[in-house]
Amino acid sequence: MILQLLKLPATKRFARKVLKTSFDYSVNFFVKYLKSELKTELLQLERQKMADLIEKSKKLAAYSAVDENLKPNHKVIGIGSGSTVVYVAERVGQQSNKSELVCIPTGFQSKQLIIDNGLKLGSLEEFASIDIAFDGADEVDSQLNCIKGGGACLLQEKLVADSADNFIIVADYRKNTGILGKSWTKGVPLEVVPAAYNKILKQLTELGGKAQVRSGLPAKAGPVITDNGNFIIDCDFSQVEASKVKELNDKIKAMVGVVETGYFVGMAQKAYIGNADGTVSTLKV
Ligand SMILES: O=C[C@H](O)[C@H](O)[C@H](O)COP(=O)(O)O
Repeated sequence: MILQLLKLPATKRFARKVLKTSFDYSVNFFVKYLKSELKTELLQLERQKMADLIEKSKKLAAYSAVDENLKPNHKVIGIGSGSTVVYVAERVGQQSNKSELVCIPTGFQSKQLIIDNGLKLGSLEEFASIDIAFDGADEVDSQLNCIKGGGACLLQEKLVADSADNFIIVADYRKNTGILGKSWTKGVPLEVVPAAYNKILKQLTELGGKAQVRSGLPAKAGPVITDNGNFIIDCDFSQVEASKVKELNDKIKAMVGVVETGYFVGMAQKAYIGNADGTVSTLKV
């Protein structure tokens, strides 16, 4: 009976249909899988390309800044913090007179960069003035005011910048927005005395900012502690016109317990911006 059923043309037609449907289904599934894999790989390639571009522009900016500004009479050099300054330290470490140079760091990372590049480490206690200092920035406006402190190093960075006869910013094209708070939307970093954080949060809110203590998560439960044992508060004031940055900075500085702000107002003489097309723009005030 079963054998007779199997021999029926209708049964054969049915079997052929089942086979074809499952074949079509498998092919469809395979094509969809390939498409999604391809999309993921293209996205990864695109991201990698973008990361390479940013890295190249950082290096370009840093090398140009050192090549054009470090003079033979510059013996005491400030080395800032962050990922762009890595290339500054590298370039300074390639100078033929490097044994005559003393480098002043702006924090722990910066100290390591100086040591790793075979440069001599100095301190502000030994050298009250610095011939030239190079540092990165989180954002730069049309007057070369900057937001700094994304890596929580702003206090020592400002000490070094303030002691330098020449202060040069190095950054990639994403930082050059013309107005502070445009692309750096996390807020201006403020270094505050731990005991004062709650009072300062209240004062910043009254000033119109959205402030919060920077968390150390996921690496550390609790707040980020700076190299100087303080807290960082990030306060978003939205976009601040270049002409208004000083006034806002003065108001924040007047709050007792604020050690320093990440607004670097009128400190930089030049900014070297590495562009995506492989060129470097030099901004001057
Ligand atoms: O505290 C960190 C410093 O202000 C850095 O210079 C700033 O965050 C820029 O860093 P990067 O060169 O990694 O963008």
